Amino acid sequence: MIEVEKLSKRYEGRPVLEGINAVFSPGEVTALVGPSGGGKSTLLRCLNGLESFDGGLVRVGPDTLAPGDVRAQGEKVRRIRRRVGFVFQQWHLFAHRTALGNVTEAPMHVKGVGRQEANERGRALLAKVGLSHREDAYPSELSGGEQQRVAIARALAMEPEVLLMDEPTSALDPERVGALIDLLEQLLADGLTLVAVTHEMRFAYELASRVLVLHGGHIIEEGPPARVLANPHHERTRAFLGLGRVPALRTLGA
Ligand SMILES: Nc1ncnc2c1ncn2[C@@H]1O[C@H](COP(=O)(O)OP(=O)(O)OP(=O)(O)O)[C@@H](O)[C@H]1O
Repeated sequence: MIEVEKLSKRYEGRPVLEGINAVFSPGEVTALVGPSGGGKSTLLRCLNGLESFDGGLVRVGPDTLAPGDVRAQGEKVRRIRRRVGFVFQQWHLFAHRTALGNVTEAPMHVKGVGRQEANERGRALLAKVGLSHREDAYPSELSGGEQQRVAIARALAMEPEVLLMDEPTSALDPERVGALIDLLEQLLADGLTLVAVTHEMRFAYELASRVLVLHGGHIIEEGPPARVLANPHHERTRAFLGLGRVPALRTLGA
């Protein structure tokens, strides 16, 4: 479970997150959506101690991060990063390690797991993401979708309670978006908590149990995807989703 209380963050004196309160419960899938610059990626990075903040708290299980803790980089931050996995938008795989090497690196070097055990678990994870046949391939030999699946297996290798994903669909064609949704659905059956920043409404609609809309550093709306995406209450959410603009498009096409 992650709890965020009155979280605020400024860049160069400019507020980018203001008084954010949110709870991410076990097994829940949250899609963070909203217009560009609204603070989605910044909030995501605050949830596992990748980003420092100026006010409020982030509670991850028994550990509480306060302003200044992230800069200090203490043991608490390291514990939180182990509990909360992160899949970056560009995956950031180690170019000189195979798919299996990428997946076993952190358990061996951060958790001190022995090579044989790390390899066994790594192979099981690569099987889970459908990549058993590619375990000896290097990232440059893998497709974008395959690299992403290695990045997901690598994050899962640390056995996180929560997985954070920044724009998981941005580099995928529509067919691969469907495959990613299927894969995550399988992984979620194991009880993982997922928080994803996304611009892909299909992803939010099909996978999320709830949608949070961020605008100007505030959560302006939240609720189940079927309600928020089909019948948003906030005018800014309606504008972001392009609702009410269809007649104008029809005129253009006529
Ligand atoms: N390192 C940084 N230094 C200064 N300003 C930053 C930095 N990172 C982000 N910002 C600013 O903070 C605000 C929030 O950015 P953030 O990336 O969290 O938004 P976002 O909602 O994820 O946007 P997008 O959908 O475009 O990725 C933006 O105005 C952005 O310009």
